[in-house]
Amino acid sequence: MSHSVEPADVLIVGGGSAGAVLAARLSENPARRVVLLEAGPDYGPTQFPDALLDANRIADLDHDWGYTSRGGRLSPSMVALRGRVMGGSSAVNAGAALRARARDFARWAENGLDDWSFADVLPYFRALENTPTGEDEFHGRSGPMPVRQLTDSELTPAHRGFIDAAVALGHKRITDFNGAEQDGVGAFAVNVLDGIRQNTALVYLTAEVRARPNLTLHGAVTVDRVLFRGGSATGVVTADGTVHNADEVILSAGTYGSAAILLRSGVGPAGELASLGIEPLADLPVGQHLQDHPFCPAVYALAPGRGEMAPALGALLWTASSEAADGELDLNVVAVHPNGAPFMPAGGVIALSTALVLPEAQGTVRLASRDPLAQPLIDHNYLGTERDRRRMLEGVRIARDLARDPALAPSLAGLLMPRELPDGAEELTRVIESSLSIYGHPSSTAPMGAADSPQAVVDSRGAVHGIAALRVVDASIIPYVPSSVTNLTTIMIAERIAHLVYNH
Ligand SMILES: Cc1cc2nc3c(=O)[nH]c(=O)nc-3n(C[C@H](O)[C@H](O)[C@H](O)COP(=O)(O)OP(=O)(O)OC[C@H]3O[C@@H](n4cnc5c(N)ncnc54)[C@H](O)[C@@H]3O)c2cc1C
Repeated sequence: MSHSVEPADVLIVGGGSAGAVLAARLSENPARRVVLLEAGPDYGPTQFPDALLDANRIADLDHDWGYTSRGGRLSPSMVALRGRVMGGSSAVNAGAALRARARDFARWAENGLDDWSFADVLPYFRALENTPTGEDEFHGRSGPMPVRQLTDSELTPAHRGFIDAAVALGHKRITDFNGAEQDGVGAFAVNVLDGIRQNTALVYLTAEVRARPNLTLHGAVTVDRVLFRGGSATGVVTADGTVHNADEVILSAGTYGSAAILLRSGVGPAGELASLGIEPLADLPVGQHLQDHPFCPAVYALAPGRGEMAPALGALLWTASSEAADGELDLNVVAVHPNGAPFMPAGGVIALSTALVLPEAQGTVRLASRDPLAQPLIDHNYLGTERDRRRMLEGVRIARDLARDPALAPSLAGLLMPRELPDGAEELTRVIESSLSIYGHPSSTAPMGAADSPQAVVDSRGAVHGIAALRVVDASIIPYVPSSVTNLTTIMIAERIAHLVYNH
C-alpha cells in the first residue's frame, strides 16, 4: 500500500448526485479539508462531452459501469445503467426533475424514521432549486439546481396527444407535479436548461467551488474498501492500493457502489462475508433490501409528419392501480422519445412505458468476489410477487388504452417493441415479464432506520450503525423507493444531511 499525502477531515467516495453536493456543501467551511474520490473522469466545469450535456440523449455507454443484473423470472439478464463520471448518474439520466411525494415520506415515518416527513424535507427541496414557475409554498427561486416546467408548446405532437388521451380517459390535468397534487397527467419538470442536462458536477462543483484550497477532487480513482481502527473508519484504500487517510469517510458511490464498498469492508451479512473470506466487522443487512421500479416500455413508430423527437421528455401519467394503498400512486406511464438510448430502437419512435413505482418485491446486491473491479451480483427481483404482477398488468393496459385513444393514435404508426400486447391477462403478463427494461431508480441497499430495525444499515443521518466515522449518503439510504424518479430526492438527502450534520 502507498500512502496519500492528503489526509482529509472528510473523505467522500463517489461524485454523483449526492457526492458532488456533499463536496460543495462541506467545503463551504474553509477549516474543513474535503477530498472527493470518483472512479470516472472529472471533466471540470467546462469540458463535459456533448454526449453528457445533451439532455435528449439518455444514458451513455462510455460513462457507464457496464453492469448487468437479473431482472425477474423471464428477464435473467438486463443492463443496469449507472453513470461513471464526476456527476454520476445525474450526468446520464433523463433529466426528469420530480420529487418524492408527501405520501412516500409518510411511509418512511410509518416505519420509524420520524424526522423525514414531507414538512421536514420540503424546505430542502425548495432550497436546492431555482425555478421561475409554480407556487411559492412549494418552490424555490434561488437554489443551485435549475428546474423548468415543460410547457405544452415545448412538447412534441405525440407528447401532447398522450396528455389529451389521458384526459379523455378521465385523468386530471396536472400542471406542476412538484406542487400540491400528483394524481393525473401532465408535462415533466426537468433539470434542463437550453437543452443541457444540469448534472450535479456542473451545478455544484463550479469553477468557484473548485478553487477552494480546502477541496480536492480526484477523478479516475476507484475505491476498494474502507479502512478501520478499533471500529472507527480511518480512510480508504483504492483499487491500486493507495491509502487515503481521513477523520471521517462518507460513501456516496450509489446504490450498487456503496453497498459493494461496505461489503468489501466487512460491513454486511456476516455469513455472506465469511463465505468470501472477508472478516465481518458489523453484521448488517447491506444489499438485502434493494428496491427499484419495474419498467415495461412499449415502443411505437411515429406516424409520417409527426416524427418530432425533441424534447425526449415528455409527459407523465401518475396514477393509482386498483390495489394501491390509501393515498398512494403506484403507477407511472411515461411518454418519452428515447433518442439514442442504448436499450431502445432508433428512428422516429415514442416509448409509452409503464412503471410500478411502489413495488413490494425486493432484490439483493451481493459480491461475486473481493475484487474491487468485479461487478457486484445484482438481482432486482422485478415483479417478484403476484400483487406486483397484477398491478403492472393494470398499468400496461392503461398505456395500451392511451395508445388506442383517438387523441394519440394518429401520432403512432404501429407497435415496434414488444411485437404485441395481447388481450389475455396471462399472455400479456408473460410479454411484460420478458420485456422489462430499466427505469433506473435503484435504492435502499443501506436503508436508514433505527438501530433495532431489522432492515436498517444507517441511522437517520446516514451514520452506519455500530461503526464510528463512517456514513453513507446517497440513494442507497432511502428506506423505501419513492413513487417518483429519484434524482431530486437524492440531492435533497445530501443537502439535508450536509446541513444537519456539518453546517448547522
Ligand atoms: C439511465 C438513467 C436515467 C435516469 N433518469 C432519471 C430521471 O430522469 N430523473 C431522476 O430523478 N432520476 C433518474 N435516474 C436516477 C437518478 O439519476 C439516480 O437516482 C441518482 O443519480 C442516484 O444518485 P447517487 O448519488 O445515489 O448515485 P450516482 O449518481 O450514481 O453516483 C455514484 C457515483 O459514485 C461513483 N462510484 C461508484 N463506485 C465507486 C468506487 N468504488 N470508487 C469511486 N467512485 C465510485 C460512480 O462513478 C458515480 O459517479 C436515472 C438513472 C439512470 C441510470
